[in-house]
Amino acid sequence: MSLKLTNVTAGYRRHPVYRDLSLPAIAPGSLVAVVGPNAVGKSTLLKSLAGVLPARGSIALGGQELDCQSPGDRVRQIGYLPQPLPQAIPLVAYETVFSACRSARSDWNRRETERAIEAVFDTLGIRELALKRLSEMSGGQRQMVGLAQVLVRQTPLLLLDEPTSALDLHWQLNVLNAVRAATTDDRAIALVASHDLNLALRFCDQVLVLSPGGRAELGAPERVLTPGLLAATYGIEARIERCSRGHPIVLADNPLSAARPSV
Ligand SMILES: Nc1ncnc2c1ncn2[C@@H]1O[C@H](COP(=O)(O)OP(=O)(O)OP(=O)(O)O)[C@@H](O)[C@H]1O
Repeated sequence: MSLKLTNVTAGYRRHPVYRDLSLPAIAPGSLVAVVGPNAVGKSTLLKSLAGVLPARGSIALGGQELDCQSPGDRVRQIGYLPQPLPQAIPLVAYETVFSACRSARSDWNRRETERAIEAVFDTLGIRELALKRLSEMSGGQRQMVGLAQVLVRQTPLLLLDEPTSALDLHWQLNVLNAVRAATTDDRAIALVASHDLNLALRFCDQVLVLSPGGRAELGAPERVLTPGLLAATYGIEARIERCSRGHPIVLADNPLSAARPSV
């Protein structure tokens, strides 16, 4: 199912964050990094696609307008991980993942649900957390459980708002591999908001750069993430170089004080 945004406007009362945003269709199987400076609207975009914030315009998944779908259909189509970590409640991880799965996938029987839960705990490498209470977990552990709650539903669209913000490098790689597997094996589309431009260059098929003033550019990371764009969007002097393995990396050298974006 491809994702197509046409003339989408969203924001908050008296404060539209972006207006008439149109993007080329995003193909199934795409992992897309959503990047841009603080307060530019990354979370707002993901919230409006998830349907937790009203939006005007057309958001179509597989040719179907999302706002014409019932809440039940929508929850089967979209897995949304908000930026705040899951609350430290006294339920164990397995229970929270089970109830996230049952609420969205009432079409699965108990055996299918249990199989999906086991698979997601294995893929994320968090089996040992299954019987631990969220109230007794670290922030990073709760972030992994939040991801399990989203990935277990196997939705065709994943909207992940800074899903690795609380994680060390080992768990960041686990998460990115799990999201990559969802896009490659299940042909899902994943939009991942992040401040890590090197993650975008290394792992993503496309990058969506949101810039102050409501501009947006979508394309292959190496084409879009240029020193000129980084200067204009982030107000930094930066280089794109190659590491010893040939992968491109962003090196930020200096803030450009004259071009500093407001937060
Ligand atoms: N609930 C809200 N009510 C009113 N304005 C809001 C609300 N949430 C965010 N905003 C404003 O909307 C704009 C975009 O915020 P958003 O959280 O989408 O940015 P972001 O790009 O995700 O930022 P960050 O990288 O800092 O997380 C900001 O100007 C912010 O102040």
